[in-house]
Amino acid sequence: MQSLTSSSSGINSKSLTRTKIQSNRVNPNQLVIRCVYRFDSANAAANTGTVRTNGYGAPASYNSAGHVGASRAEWQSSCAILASKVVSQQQNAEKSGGGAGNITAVNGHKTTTDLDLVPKPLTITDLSPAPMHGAQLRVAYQGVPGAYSEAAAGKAYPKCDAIPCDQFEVAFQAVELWIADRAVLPVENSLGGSIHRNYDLLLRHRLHIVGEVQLPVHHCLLALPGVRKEYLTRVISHPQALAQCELTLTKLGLNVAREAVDDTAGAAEYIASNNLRDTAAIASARAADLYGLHILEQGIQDDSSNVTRFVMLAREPIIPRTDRPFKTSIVFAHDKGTSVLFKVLSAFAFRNISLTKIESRPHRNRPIRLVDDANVGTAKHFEYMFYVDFEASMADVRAQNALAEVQEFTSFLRVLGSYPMDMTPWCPSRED
Ligand SMILES: O=C(O)C(=O)C[C@]1(C(=O)O)C=C[C@@H](O)C=C1
Repeated sequence: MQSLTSSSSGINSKSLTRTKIQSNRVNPNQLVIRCVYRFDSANAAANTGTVRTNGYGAPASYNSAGHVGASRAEWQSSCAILASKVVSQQQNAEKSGGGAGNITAVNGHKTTTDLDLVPKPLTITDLSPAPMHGAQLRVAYQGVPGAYSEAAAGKAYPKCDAIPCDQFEVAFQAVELWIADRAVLPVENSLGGSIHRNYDLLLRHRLHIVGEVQLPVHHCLLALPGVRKEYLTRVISHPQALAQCELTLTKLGLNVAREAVDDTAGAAEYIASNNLRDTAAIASARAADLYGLHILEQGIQDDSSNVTRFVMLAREPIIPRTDRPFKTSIVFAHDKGTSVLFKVLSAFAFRNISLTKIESRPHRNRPIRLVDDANVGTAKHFEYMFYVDFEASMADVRAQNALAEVQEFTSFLRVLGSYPMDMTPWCPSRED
């Protein structure tokens, strides 16, 4: 398995470079037939998109009533998905001999004698982003095999082809350039907090959140066979993993240097490939297996119920539903200082919509707001982008009304995605 990297020096043995990414452009077959079906944008209501932009995004795709209408691009790609389904059904029919012999004309319409060849009615899931027909879903993640992100990709899409990438940015690009169908990226951990980089990338890129998975993270201390804790002079891992194990490392008497690397499994691989006998890695049991390391300690995270939340990203949004719990993620900014924040949040409170997460990040386009007071001087206020997750589907009128109200107070609002909540049973002690 190769991993995607952004290094400009070309392809290395484990990595696909950004150059390589660019050479693998969009499959031209995806947009062959655009209008096989009429696509009802009002019904399909691909309810994610930009409400207004201030230099970040595409033109508005919400209508004036605050309801969402599919943009032309969304409409076209949905048509393409439907069209490719039809083409694939026709191809299947041809492959399995469903040619002239099996097809007879009844009342002027073609019909078939084999039920398998009868075109299936389209269902709601046909409107969801789908991989190329017949192909395995390709899911990009940051790290190397054995990383928790790989496990998250497997939890989200059990039979997927997981594609390792050396950076989060590369995972985004892999989806944008059709090398991968989805990206699975960590956004927050119950101990270590938010993975800020991914919040910034969500804003910079145009992908849609189509799902979430919460993965119990069970860290192990790994070293080469024969190495004992007393020999160690340093512990290396992903900064999040180091943060999640800080107290336990100290309790174990490991007052050694901590060094951050790109991912947990990469730390294990590094120790193995450089035969480092004074270094341990914090990584998964699977990484120990893959890279031939021994487990010195298990379950070294500071809290046994350590969980990382990942989001799944796709080029197209999914159709929001109301028949199961959904979450919606938005990002907004306003130009009147933080006093507006209360008003924005009350739009949800008044409708009994629970917020599950609030995150703020620097407003990179306008980081500082100066307020002059002739008598006292100049106040320098930091400006923020606010990310909010709330427990409602964009198909829910309460959510639509709340966003219409939020729009009143904000200078920028974008729906990052409306997607099913991870409701899998709680089993924090499971090893991943
Ligand atoms: O390094 C890994 O194994 C990752 O998948 C990354 C990551 C993260 O970014 O938080 C994922 C889960 C754990 O919280 C630790 C590290």
